Amino acid sequence: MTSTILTIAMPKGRIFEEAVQMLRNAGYDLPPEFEDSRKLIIDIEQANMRFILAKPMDVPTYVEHGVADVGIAGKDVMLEEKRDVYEVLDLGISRCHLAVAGLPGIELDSVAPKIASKYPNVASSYFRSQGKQVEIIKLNGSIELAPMIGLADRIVDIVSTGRTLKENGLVETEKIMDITSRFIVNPVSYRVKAKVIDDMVGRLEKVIEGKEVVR
Ligand SMILES: Nc1ncnc2c1ncn2[C@@H]1O[C@H](COP(=O)(O)OP(=O)(O)OP(=O)(O)O)[C@@H](O)[C@H]1O
Ligand SMILES: O=P(O)(O)OC[C@H]1O[C@H](OP(=O)(O)OP(=O)(O)O)[C@H](O)[C@@H]1O
Repeated sequence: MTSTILTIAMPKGRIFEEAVQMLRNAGYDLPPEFEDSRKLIIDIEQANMRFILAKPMDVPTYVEHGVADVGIAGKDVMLEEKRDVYEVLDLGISRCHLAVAGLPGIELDSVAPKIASKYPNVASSYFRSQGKQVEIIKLNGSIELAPMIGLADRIVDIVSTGRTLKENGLVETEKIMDITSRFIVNPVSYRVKAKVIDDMVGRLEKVIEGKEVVR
């Protein structure tokens, strides 16, 4: 009998280590080399698992297309990408928040203020919900630069410690929402591989609740 292989899309970058630790706590025996490898596909044959290591923003795309059965993605990415996947668990890791920020003492008084962000969809729906018309400028990083050099009136970005804002002389003007990482599942995989995915969800739930998991 062949066993079911589960493909997991993991975000490279700052979520990765916490996500790997969470899976280990859930009873999955991931080797120490896991963190040091430059491989983008890692097979853990004895556990019937295949990991694909993706850019954080791309994880929901792999899961939506079914090339990964499950994945781990920040809520910020889920809101921005709006992919057709099930968001099954709030893992509670990589906590941060999304906020609007800008130079201190500058009011948003122009007709269509410019908002720079790596999250154009999130930024646009947030300002729409506030009844404000804005012009969104999409950037790919170093977002805090935008108000400092006059590219934008405000930014919409992730804040964690607040250090990047502070060291660049910016202040948070509005909090949009708290962000944590989510466990996501492809809807077809959830039917076809229900047993193995339910088992993983159950184990992760126990870790979230602080209970011990035995393999
Ligand atoms: N400063 C932060 N502190 C905590 N979590 C963060 C922080 N910045 C981002 N995150 C969370 O971690 C996820 C991935 O962040 P990371 O910086 O690794 O990726 P990225 O910025 O998309 O990648 P890259 O820098 O390669 O473009 C984000 O989607 C968010 O959920
Ligand atoms: O509140 P802090 O703890 O300072 O963290 C917030 C910073 O972290 C993220 O940037 P990242 O390091 O991912 O760099 P980039 O988006 O500019 O590439 C985010 O875009 C902020 O710039």
